[in-house]
Amino acid sequence: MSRPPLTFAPHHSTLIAPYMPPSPSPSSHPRKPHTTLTFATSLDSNLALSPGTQTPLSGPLSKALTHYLRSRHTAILIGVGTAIADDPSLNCRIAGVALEHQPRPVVLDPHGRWPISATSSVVQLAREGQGRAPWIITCRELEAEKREVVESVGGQVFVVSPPPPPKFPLATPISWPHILALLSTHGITSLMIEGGGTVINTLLHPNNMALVDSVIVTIAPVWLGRGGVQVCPEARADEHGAKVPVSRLRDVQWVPLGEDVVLCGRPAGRG
Ligand SMILES: NC(=O)C1=CN([C@@H]2O[C@H](COP(=O)(O)OP(=O)(O)OC[C@H]3O[C@@H](n4cnc5c(N)ncnc54)[C@H](O)[C@@H]3O)[C@@H](O)[C@H]2O)C=CC1
Ligand SMILES: Nc1nc(O)c(N)c(N[C@@H]2O[C@H](COP(=O)(O)O)[C@@H](O)[C@H]2O)n1
Repeated sequence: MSRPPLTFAPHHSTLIAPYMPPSPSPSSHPRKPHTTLTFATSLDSNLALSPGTQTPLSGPLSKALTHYLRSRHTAILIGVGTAIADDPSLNCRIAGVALEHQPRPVVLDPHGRWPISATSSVVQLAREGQGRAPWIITCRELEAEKREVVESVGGQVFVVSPPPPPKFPLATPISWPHILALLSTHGITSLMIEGGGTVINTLLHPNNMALVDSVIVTIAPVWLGRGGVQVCPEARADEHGAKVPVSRLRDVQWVPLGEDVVLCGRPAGRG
C-alpha cells in the first residue's frame, strides 16, 4: 500500500493555528473531543460527482493541509457511505510523520454494511505500521470474519444501542453527543470529521453544530453539476414558518492555497 508522500510547508500551519485542537492536558477529562468538521467541495457545493464515487477536488497544497490536520487530531471519522465509496486510507501521508501522530480511523456503520476485509486500505496500512487500526461504531454485532479482521490489526468494534429517536428511526440512528462521548471515554481528545454528505448535512443542523468547534472547508475552482453528493443541510424555519439560515460561521479566515481556497471558521453561537 504505497502512495506518494505529501509535502507540507510548515509555515502553512500558522494560517490555521487558531482553529486547531488545544494540547491535551492530562488533568482534564472533557466530555467530548475538540471536533473539527472538514471536507473539500466544488463551487456548487458537491463532495463528489455521483453517490458512491470518489472525486478528487483538493489540489496538492490543500491536500497536504488536510493531511497536516489529520496529524493534529487523535481520530478521524467518516460515515460508512464514504468507507464503501472510497476505501480510504485515512492516515497522514506527510513524509516523516510517526505512528504516534497518526489519527485513529473511526467508521460509523450502524447496520454493518462496510465490507471490511484484509485488503481494505485502513487494514493494510495498520498492518504495515503506516496508520492506526480502525474502530467501527455499529448498532448490531458484525459478522465474525469482519470483527476478526478489525481485531487482528488491533482495531475495535463498539456495538452501541442508540436511544430510540422520536421521529427519524433510521436517518440518524446514533446521536452525535452519544458518539462524541463514546470516543472521549476511549481517549479521543480531538476528532476530525471528514464526511460524507449525510454526516456533514446532519452535523450542520443547529442542534448538532453546537458540538463542532472548528470548520475547515477546501473549496476547489470547479463545478461538478447536478446529481452529485451535495453539502446542503435541511432547511430551517422560525416560529412563524419563515425560512432562516441554518448555520453560520464566525471568526472566518479565507486562506488561498494554490488554486483552492481554504475557509476556516467557528460555528456562530458557540462561546
Ligand atoms: N470531498 C470530500 O471532502 C469528501 C467526499 N466524500 C464523498 O461523500 C460520499 C459519501 O457520502 P454519503 O453517501 O452521504 O455517506 P456518508 O459517508 O455520510 O455515510 C452515511 C452513512 O453513515 C452512517 N451514519 C451517518 N450518520 C450517522 C449517525 N449519526 N449515527 C449512525 N450512523 C450514521 C449511516 O449508515 C449513513 O447511511 C462519497 O462519494 C465520498 O467520496 C466523503 C468525505 C469527504
Ligand atoms: N480533502 C479532501 N479532498 C478531496 O478532494 C477529497 N476527495 C477528500 N476526500 C476525503 O478523503 C478521503 C480519502 O482519503 P485518503 O486519501 O484515501 O486517505 C475520502 O474518503 C474522503 O473522506 N478530501
